[in-house]
Amino acid sequence: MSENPLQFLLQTFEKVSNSVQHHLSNFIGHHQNVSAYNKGTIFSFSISSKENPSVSDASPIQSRDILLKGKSSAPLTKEELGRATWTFLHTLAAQYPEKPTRQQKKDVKELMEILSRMYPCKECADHFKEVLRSNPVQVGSHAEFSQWLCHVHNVVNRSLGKVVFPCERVDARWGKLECEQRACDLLGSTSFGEERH
Ligand SMILES: Cc1cc2nc3c(=O)[nH]c(=O)nc-3n(C[C@H](O)[C@H](O)[C@H](O)COP(=O)(O)OP(=O)(O)OC[C@H]3O[C@@H](n4cnc5c(N)ncnc54)[C@H](O)[C@@H]3O)c2cc1C
Repeated sequence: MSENPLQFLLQTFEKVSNSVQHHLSNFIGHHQNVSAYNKGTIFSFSISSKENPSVSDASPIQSRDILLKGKSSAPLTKEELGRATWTFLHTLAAQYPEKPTRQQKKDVKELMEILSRMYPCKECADHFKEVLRSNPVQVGSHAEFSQWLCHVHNVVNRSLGKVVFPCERVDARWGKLECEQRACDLLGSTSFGEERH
């Protein structure tokens, strides 16, 4: 052990840091030059383009960004957000019960209203508000809601010059979420209670 406690602390930190870097570089699976990065950022990685031709030599910051892509907060595109939202909505429709409770009907109507106000793409939200105005939400049953949703998705598709989806195939395209012990079943949710309309 070093006589200077501060020096000992620094040496210990260096050992731990090296060990973490070693394991991290093994975990990432590429040979990398992993070095301590100064001023605020603990690690930087540089991937050698000789060993991985798909990666160009880049600055430490760029390289780190490449490695963290997918886990960083890179902005979504309007298209990615749209696909994720439609996935959510069609999955919700697939799980919407044949005989929804009054609360479930109310919730779905409100959800669509809120979407038309708060969808994080103003142009889309404004458009969806108009779509809702001419196509009031149908929430009487699973069939009603999933067909209505398919229809309004097609209204958006048409406005964007996309192919119209055949709504008779909506149940084949969108299924319920795979979930153990019906834990994802809407009726399994205690918050909806046993109330029927
Ligand atoms: C409420 C809302 C409003 C939007 N408004 C706009 C807008 O005004 N302007 C804009 O640029 N973008 C808008 N978007 C995004 C846009 O609708 C698309 O999501 C985006 O362009 C990506 O399209 P995509 O071709 O990948 O498939 P998406 O339209 O995202 O569809 C995803 C998948 O759903 C399936 N699908 C397609 N049509 C149907 C249907 N009718 N019924 C069931 N399943 C279907 C297909 O398998 C498709 O691959 C909006 C999205 C939402 C959720």
